[in-house]
Amino acid sequence: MEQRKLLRVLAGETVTPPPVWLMRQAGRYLPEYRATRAAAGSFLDLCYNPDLATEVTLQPIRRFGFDAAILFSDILVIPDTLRRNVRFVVGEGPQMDPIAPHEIAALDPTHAETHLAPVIATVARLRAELPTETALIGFCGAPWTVATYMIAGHGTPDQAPARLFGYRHPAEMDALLALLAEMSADYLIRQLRAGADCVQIFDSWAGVLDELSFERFSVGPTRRIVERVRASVPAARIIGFAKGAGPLLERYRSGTGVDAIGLDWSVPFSHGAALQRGGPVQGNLDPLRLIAGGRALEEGVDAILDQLGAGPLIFNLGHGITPDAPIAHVEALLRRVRG
Ligand SMILES: Cc1c2[nH]c(c1CCC(=O)O)Cc1[nH]c(c(CCC(=O)O)c1C)Cc1[nH]c(c(CCC(=O)O)c1C)Cc1[nH]c(c(C)c1CCC(=O)O)C2
Repeated sequence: MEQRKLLRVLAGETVTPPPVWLMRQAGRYLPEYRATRAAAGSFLDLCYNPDLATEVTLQPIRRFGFDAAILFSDILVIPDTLRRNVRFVVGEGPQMDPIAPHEIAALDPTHAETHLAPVIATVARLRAELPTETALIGFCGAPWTVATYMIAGHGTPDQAPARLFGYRHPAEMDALLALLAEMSADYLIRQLRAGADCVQIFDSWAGVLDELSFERFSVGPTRRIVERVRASVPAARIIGFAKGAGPLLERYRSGTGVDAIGLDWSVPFSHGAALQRGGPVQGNLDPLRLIAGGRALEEGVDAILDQLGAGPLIFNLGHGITPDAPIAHVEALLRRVRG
């Protein structure tokens, strides 16, 4: 029998208690991460250093025994491969050179193979070093979410620059998303071949799109990734996380063909349970309940287990863990989920 609980759930099985991992589980809330990060130099140096990236991926597994490890990297390594001058400014988040419509045709993906080789080496190292029962998750950003950063040159509250770009320059937007979809699929295929057990596609900014744009900019390019990955790795298991897409999630699943749907905390349980009748779901604790701890944490965990625990569920937060999450609260979450 498959030992990795997360893979059993992705195959459609209900596992009790459910497997649990946390988005962004390797990160600044851990003192050991902060120490490795300080020794690494820049954030991207850490992503491209197989020794250190392996170390920070394993840190939360050693400390908490999560059921899955997620490769330590970032969705913005793809624009970095495209030489967009990506940098992570402490306290300000990611920055890069904003791309203009006329520059898109000249983007050159040919550096990807060599540029991303250290990340693929990290995947192979991780699969060799992880406990047998721990699943290894690879990932990429969805083309739309990666494009929002490439167009604005930094994070914005509502991704207005990328939305306007899509309305004013639809052909260039389609070309950019098609390139990102192709590069992302190739990147996921390499991760799967190097030892990732499954992959997650992060569409963190899906929720700012209207229905027409969601179909064109989120669903279509994600479907191209799924098709291309499955053409090379037919057994690939894929989790799609379209944050904020609530009422469109059924459409997202049927339109993209992902195996499992990530839920953010705004998705009602009734909707999550309806989605779950068609396949596994992952989520969806508000990360702020983890910061608050106590009753807020317990009732949040219990509600997810009560409402979604009878079907295929991967327990997770509804978005990434934040740097101010207390370690004792992560331990309390795990005790509550595992009973
Ligand atoms: C939008 C996005 C990014 N990166 C990612 C997303 C999608 C998920 C989401 O919505 O949170 C995904 C991501 N980023 C990181 C991982 C590693 C694996 C893990 O989940 O533990 C993963 C899966 C490391 C990281 N990526 C980043 C850090 C913190 C940087 C540091 O340590 O200096 C980490 C651990 C930096 C980053 N990277 C990104 C931003 C906006 C930021 C700045 C915000 C912040 O600082 O939290 C882009």
